[in-house]
Amino acid sequence: MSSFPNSIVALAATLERGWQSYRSSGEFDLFVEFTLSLNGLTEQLHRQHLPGLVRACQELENTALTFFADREMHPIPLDQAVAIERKLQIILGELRRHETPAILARRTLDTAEGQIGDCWNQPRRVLIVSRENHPWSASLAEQLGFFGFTPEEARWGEQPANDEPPLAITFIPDVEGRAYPPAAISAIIALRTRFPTSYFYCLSVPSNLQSIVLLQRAGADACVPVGNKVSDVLSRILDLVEMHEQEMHRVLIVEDSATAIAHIRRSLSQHGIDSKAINDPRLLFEVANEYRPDAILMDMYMPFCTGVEVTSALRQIPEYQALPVIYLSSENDIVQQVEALRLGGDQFLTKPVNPIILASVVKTKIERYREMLYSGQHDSLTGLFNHSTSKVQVERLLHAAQPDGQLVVAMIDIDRFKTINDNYGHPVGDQVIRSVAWLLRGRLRSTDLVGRYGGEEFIIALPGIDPAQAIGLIEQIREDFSQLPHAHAHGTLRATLSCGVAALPDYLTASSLIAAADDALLEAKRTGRNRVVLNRGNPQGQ
Ligand SMILES: Nc1nc2c(ncn2[C@@H]2O[C@H](COP(=O)(O)OP(=O)(O)OP(=O)(O)O)[C@@H](O)[C@H]2O)c(=O)[nH]1
Repeated sequence: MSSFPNSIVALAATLERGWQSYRSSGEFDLFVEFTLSLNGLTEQLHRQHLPGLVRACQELENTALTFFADREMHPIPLDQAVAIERKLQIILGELRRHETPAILARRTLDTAEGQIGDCWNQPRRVLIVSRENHPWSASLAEQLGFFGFTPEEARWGEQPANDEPPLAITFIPDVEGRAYPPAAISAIIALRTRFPTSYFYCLSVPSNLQSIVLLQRAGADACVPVGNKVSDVLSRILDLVEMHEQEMHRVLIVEDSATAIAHIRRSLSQHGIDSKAINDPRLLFEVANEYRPDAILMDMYMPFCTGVEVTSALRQIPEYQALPVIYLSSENDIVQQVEALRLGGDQFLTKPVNPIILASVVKTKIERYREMLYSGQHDSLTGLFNHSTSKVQVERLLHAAQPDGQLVVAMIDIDRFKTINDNYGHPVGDQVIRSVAWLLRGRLRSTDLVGRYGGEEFIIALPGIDPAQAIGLIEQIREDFSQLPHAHAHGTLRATLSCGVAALPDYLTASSLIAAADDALLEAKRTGRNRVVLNRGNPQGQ
């Protein structure tokens, strides 16, 4: 089973073919095509949160761009072609390896009922390099283990036996706050050569330019300053695997010329952007409703009405008020352009548009738009869905599961949380809240809902499993959470959580599922806390 969307597999194949075509002909245009495919692949990998592969692709892109300036440089000299080929093969090799579920994977969980299928993915390895018995190393390894990673410890200069690249490698220097010694730099270089796609964190780096530049040259991706705690590093590693559903960018093209449509769609697809085109603006609302674009490319002059009129009409509909609209026109008149922007457009591009400029404008607009949507739907402390979006997501999962499917909804609440705040302060309380979020995110599938429902209350919804399987899974999370040490100024504290569960078909609506899970949560609190309670209610009850 492939972990990658088909678009990545297809882009990788196009990239390889593109390079072979260039090698056999030496034509500049084929080299440009190859670089464009590479850029598209980088974007896709970025969306999949694979920073190591993104890094390798960007390096290759930079090398390729040095041959962009002049047609006369082609075919490029043999030694340069061999160097590009070597980098390309590393990337393609990594992509092939990741076609089997590994790096995107999550922890495999066994329940009382046995293993819950393919989606519960495999562990993600993190290598920790330090001197023997460094206290941070053991503490980081322990925390990583709790959050579903597989930590491995290694000494400086030691090469791990396993050839699989780890997701991340963290380096803990022997002396905090000093420049890394030459032997450490050499060890980092050796690991970077062996694992070009892993993400490298160097801890306790002094904030001086020379130290940071040396580490970056050796292959560090992130230099974590002196004074940062193990929990900060952990949060960065978790960010690496955070998987917001990174869907492909979707662009709707409103354009009456078939040639222009073909040209634009080709440019967009080379950059990994999905598109749909309509040649009659009167179809816009219907198609936008169904396709849910992230941006619209709007021709200025069409037979039925102008692009400006269509955009003004679109802006009347609340859900499209912020949707980016980019005008395409051969119009050079500045006054017209300013007027078009005033009436609701976001950008004006003059035809024929350079494909690289087009893709980069589209991507920038879409990223901003998605960031805006993201911050409206997510909680800033944990990155989970917020209260209102969680409710919408339960509705969505319920809709997908009905009429005969399975769906389990659970409400989770940290026990006696007020005492944690009172005894250790709000920042420690916040960290405990984040730990629950991380644990849930690390243990559940990307298809499950994980949301922050209130202060220290969370909601999860698990499609396709029955209550017994869900309870097995949540019991494991509850048990692991109770063992998790949370750091405070004078040591560590332990906390527990309680959980209420309700499921289809005992409850048939989103609100009744949530209310029933909430009642079960209260029952769990009443009956001693640190428990999971299932609400079977009245069968078929509402
Ligand atoms: N640190 C922190 N505290 C929060 C946040 N949101 C809510 N709280 C606190 O969470 C506490 C919730 O306390 P209670 O509802 O009394 O419940 P509890 O102490 O967890 O007790 P039980 O639920 O009965 O086990 C309150 O003190 C809130 O101030 C937050 O974002 N950060």
